[in-house]
Amino acid sequence: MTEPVLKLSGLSKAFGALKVTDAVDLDLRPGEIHALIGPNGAGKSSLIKLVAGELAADAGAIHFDGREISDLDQISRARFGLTRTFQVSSLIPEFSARGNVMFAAQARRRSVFGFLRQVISDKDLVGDAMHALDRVGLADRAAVRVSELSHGEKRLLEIAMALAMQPRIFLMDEPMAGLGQEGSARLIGFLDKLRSEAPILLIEHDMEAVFQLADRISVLVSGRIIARGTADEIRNHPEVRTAYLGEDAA
Ligand SMILES: Nc1ncnc2c1ncn2[C@@H]1O[C@H](COP(=O)(O)OP(=O)(O)OP(=O)(O)O)[C@@H](O)[C@H]1O
Repeated sequence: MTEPVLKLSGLSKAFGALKVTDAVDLDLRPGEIHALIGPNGAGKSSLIKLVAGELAADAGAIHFDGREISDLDQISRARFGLTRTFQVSSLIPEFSARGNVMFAAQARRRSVFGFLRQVISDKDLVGDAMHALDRVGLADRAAVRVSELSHGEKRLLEIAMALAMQPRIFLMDEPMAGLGQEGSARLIGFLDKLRSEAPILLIEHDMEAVFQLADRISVLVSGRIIARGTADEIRNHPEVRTAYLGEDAA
């Protein structure tokens, strides 16, 4: 079997008495979309923050490309290509869409080229930014200020910024939220192709999107993985149906 790019082993985190991540084992293989689903407050976002290095784990290990990265900070992890999708809250509203993506492209070039950073030209960054905007269908909105973009466009801009970072894996926290039916359908098509470039760990409440996209689904309830399988396996899993899908399993 192909070696996973990302591997979490016995990962645990508590806020006081609340165990948000309880001995979680999870991996992400090349080319796959692994969805993480679960009810509100199950600990999905916390798990992504642990992987990105925004939160420090209490116990367990994170391996990325076979190397243990548990003790690395967020910036060092980003340098290895492990970064989570930007969030609307981290966009710079006064900058244009292109300006925001240039910012992400610059961060990537700096981390890759290190001491050559002074020779990174605006032309390179504009090229990188326009390419990423074009891929998410925002090229004609490049010069528009973020504050004037619709919510759906801001969500696509987050993805463009992630693309400009050229990560080795994508960590996505509810990318479909607020996109509307047409926007979601377009993003589903895009993510479906994106997985061949870099695998995606996907948190998503839109179950239609999850069942359509995910190669594997892990179900998190109260910080614990209670089930893992393909879309069909999860759809028909009795414990999942009661605990999460809100159905009577009987
Ligand atoms: N910094 C923090 N300090 C204390 N408690 C926190 C902190 N961050 C999250 N929590 C709590 O941890 C639990 C898990 O939160 P988390 O955001 O990871 O869940 P989630 O599954 O992503 O939820 P949602 O689907 O609603 O986004 C929640 O009860 C939340 O209130």
